[in-house]
Amino acid sequence: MDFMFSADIRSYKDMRNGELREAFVTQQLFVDGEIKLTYTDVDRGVIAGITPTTQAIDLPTHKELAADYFCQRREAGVINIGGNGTITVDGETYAMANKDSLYIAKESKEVQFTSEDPANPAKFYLVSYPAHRVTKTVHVPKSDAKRIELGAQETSNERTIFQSIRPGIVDSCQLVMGMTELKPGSVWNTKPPHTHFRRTEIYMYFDLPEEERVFHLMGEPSEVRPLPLEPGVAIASPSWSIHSGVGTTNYTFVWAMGGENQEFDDMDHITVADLK
Ligand SMILES: O=C[C@H](O)[C@@H](O)CC(=O)C(=O)O
Ligand SMILES: [Zn+2]
Repeated sequence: MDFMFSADIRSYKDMRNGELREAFVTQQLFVDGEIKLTYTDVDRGVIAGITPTTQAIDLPTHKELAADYFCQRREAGVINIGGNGTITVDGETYAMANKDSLYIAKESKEVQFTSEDPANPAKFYLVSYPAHRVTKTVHVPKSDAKRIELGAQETSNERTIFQSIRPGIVDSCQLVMGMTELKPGSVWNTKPPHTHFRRTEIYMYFDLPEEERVFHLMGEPSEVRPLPLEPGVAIASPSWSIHSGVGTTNYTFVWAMGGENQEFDDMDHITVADLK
């Protein structure tokens, strides 16, 4: 497991891009046959990519979690961004098609990931936060997510939000998670941008060609920094930071939040013209 130590609201302003990446951007999460874990001090999120090929991969615990097993005091959300696969949680197997979600409840002991076809492996993206109560593990097919259409082609931000792990669909402790698909020709996410001091958020961009990038925007609205991100890495946004971005093509991304509340619409809206 990698450990990522974030920068604060004062120090990020003096940091170069490489230093900002070290503080906020994970390693490449999707490597064939491997599980890649990154722990961020931003709300104690654990971010992982799990790409099983010929063999099943288990979710391991780690010394720094001080737990007998990974979910002993944690919940996790998983979205499959690859081919068909399965997740088995304490003997119960869930078929995970592309863009399906699974919420894994606190105190789930054994979690195992497989791919149906090693040549087109499942790619499981996982975000976990500390949890305070035991709820139920729930599979949410893409078609069961709450859909929200936003933006317009004229402003290059036509996109569909899929809220899969949210109150009303899944009873979680702090995790709220889903994904946003941009229409072809649309490149801007989270436009107009916002902050929400009550929650922190993690973005992971995918479904764009290897050689394309999303210029993710972070920082206070008055002091914005762009970071060009490749597919398959995640970026953590502290509570004070905007999290928006513009791609050199369209793309999809998973967003995940943890913090004080679970109200998706509880945001402090700003305008593009407010950015400095
Ligand atoms: O707090 C909510 C999150 O930032 C995202 O869901 C926003 C988003 O996907 C978008 O507008 O494109
Ligand atoms: Zn947000």
